[in-house]
Amino acid sequence: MSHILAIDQGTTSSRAIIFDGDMQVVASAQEEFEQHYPNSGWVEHDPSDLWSSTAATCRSVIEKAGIPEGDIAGIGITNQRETVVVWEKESGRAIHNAIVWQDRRTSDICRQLKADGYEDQVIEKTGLLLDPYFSGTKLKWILDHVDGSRERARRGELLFGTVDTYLIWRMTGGKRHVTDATNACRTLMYDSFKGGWSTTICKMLDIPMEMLPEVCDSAAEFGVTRPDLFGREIPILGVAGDQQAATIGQACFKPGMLKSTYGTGCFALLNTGDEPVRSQNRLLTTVAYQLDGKPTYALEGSIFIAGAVVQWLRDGLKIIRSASETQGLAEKADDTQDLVLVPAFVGLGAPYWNAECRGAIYGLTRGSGPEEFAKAALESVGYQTRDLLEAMRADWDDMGHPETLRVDGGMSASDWAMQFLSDIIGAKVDRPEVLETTALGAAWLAGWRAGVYADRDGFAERWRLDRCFEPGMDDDLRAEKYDRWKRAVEATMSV
Ligand SMILES: Nc1ncnc2c1ncn2[C@@H]1O[C@H](COP(=O)(O)OP(=O)(O)O)[C@@H](O)[C@H]1O
Ligand SMILES: O=P(O)(O)OC[C@H](O)CO
Repeated sequence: MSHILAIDQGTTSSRAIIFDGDMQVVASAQEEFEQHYPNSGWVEHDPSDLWSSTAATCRSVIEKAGIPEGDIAGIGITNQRETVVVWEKESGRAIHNAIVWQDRRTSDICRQLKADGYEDQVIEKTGLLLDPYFSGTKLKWILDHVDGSRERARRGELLFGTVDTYLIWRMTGGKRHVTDATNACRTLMYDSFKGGWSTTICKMLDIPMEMLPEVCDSAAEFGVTRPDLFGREIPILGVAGDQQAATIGQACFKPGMLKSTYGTGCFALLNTGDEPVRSQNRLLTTVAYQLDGKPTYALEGSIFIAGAVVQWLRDGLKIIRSASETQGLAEKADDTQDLVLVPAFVGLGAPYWNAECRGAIYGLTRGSGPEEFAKAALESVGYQTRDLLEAMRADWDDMGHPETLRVDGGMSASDWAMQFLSDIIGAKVDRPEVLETTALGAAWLAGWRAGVYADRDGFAERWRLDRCFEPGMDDDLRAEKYDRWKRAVEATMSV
């Protein structure tokens, strides 16, 4: 039994990957599912789609791999974080669509809680901020809007979960209602510093604590799959939110190690070790992983628009047909123009947390065309990352100037974007051979727990570089460009 099945339940698709005993990918399967936008700023998923796409990709990857089910030692689950599901304990039926992390419907609730003076308490207990991004106010919204649900939850008839919890409930046939610390710490209801659900915050949001799952380590016994699902019981042994799983997959196990994942959004996590660092610069303090009962902390910067700006060039402006065309366009851009694009399509995330402002572009001339737009779009991702690193450095003296940033995610395939990133942060950018870092992180958790994979050090030794981008930009030009970006952001937030 040397294989591990990793499940990556993401925002737009569910994926399943089988890794062999050497942590090499044997087979993978992926299925997209429908996004629901019932109102402006609202984003929902049908929980049954999350489940059926996950189950289907697991079956498909097991078949593709051509290995007997008996050869899978364990399952690791990683998932889109913060998304909320509420379901009936008895029937398993969800009482509302899942409210997705991107959903902004609870802005008013957050504004009111801030006005009532609750934000300091929230930061103090959770390491997060009062923003609609996190699960707590989304769960409150469901309990406020689905008739009788709060009373039913109090009677123990309804259960809450992030996506990992919901999938485990379905996989174990309703036997386990559990999550791990990396997912719990994104809910706004978990005391990330003491460990355990926060009575104070649950009271503030009027959330019955009966509906909350048990919180485990990231490598633990999360239950076994129903025997009819994959032909036999398989133990679920690893769980982590997708950005924390990528931190593990990138082997960022030492304090000071830093990774940034470029998918739809961008999430940078800096390992700060056993001691949590409290941000003075509106970054998030988060659990990077919890092993043997001991949490390791990270500072996180979350940006909502990274690869999505490239999707906008393709689907909105229609100036490219595929994301990779941005490379050729940016190479041909006129250097004498310096367009600055602030992609605040849904407001700005860290470190600004401005939900109201919207995107802007500066420096347009009659000569500005697709080439300059593509360049500005790729540069915007570099500038936003520099903002996060500046905030991290201000928060944590030990960080100094980062020597290296490890990158992954779909957009890290862009050489042009990664070179600019290195130029503008003035540090090396390392892209690994394996870009499936999220699934790899979940697989390692499960494989380590199963005794199939090496420990942290052994795993870290296996990390392999694909390409290192080194900064080549002149210091004065770097300072001038970044200063222009900061002024563009100021202007965007003041309109
Ligand atoms: N060669 C490329 N150049 C620039 N952007 C890219 C490239 N390839 C993919 N992307 C961007 O990366 C994103 C997809 O990355 P992925 O990690 O699959 O995202 P997610 O997990 O959020 O769905 C898309 O937004 C796409 O625009
Ligand atoms: O599903 P992804 O890769 O877009 O990641 C979403 C994050 O977990 C949101 O916090």
